Amino acid sequence: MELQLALDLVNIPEAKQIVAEVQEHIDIVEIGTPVVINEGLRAVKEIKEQFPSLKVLADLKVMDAGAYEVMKAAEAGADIVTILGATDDATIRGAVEEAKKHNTKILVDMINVKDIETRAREIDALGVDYICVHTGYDLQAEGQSPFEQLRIIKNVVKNSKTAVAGGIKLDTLPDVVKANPDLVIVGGGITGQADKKAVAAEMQRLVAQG
Ligand SMILES: O=C([C@H](O)CO)[C@H](O)[C@H](O)COP(=O)(O)O
Repeated sequence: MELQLALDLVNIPEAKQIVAEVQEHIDIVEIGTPVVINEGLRAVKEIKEQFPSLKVLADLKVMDAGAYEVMKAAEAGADIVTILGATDDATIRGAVEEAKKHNTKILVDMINVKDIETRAREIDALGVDYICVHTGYDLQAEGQSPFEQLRIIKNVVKNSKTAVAGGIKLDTLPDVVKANPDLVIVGGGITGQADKKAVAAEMQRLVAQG
């Protein structure tokens, strides 16, 4: 089980500062969608250059032009690129094909997919590397969480790795670990804490038990 730090509400210098603080306790750094929107793929490039031993995920949430978007993210140094599960199979196939050329991985984000079970089965057959259940900020604010969806994909996904994101904190992490995803994604649960290093270290310890 791996731990991914999601960086969303920061600029590039702030992102570098946080990664420097917690780098020994995480496996993957996510350059979040808001960071890519604000800073461009330069954020992926600069983080990869400064922290070459960490994997970098570009959270592009691609909905169209899968091959092209993956190519650009891979050129910037991304190890993993996100595609939306709600898009069409052609976009996902194009992304998977392009990713193979660059030794890049594809994570499909199931945010706002209505029938998670059916779509997860379909996407699992397309050769993607990860299928991720995800409750976004706006539904987190309405009290929703991704934990039930994680149990659903754990039952149907046979080929891809499973991942979970959306409001995971230190106190909810033990239950997430029990569900045994391959990848746990944490943003505010680390970045919003006063002692980020201590929280990341404790999360790393819990994830290692999974
Ligand atoms: O993908 C995310 C969100 O859509 C904003 O871009 C977050 O990285 C993801 O939800 C993890 O962050 P937390 O919910 O703060 O743990």
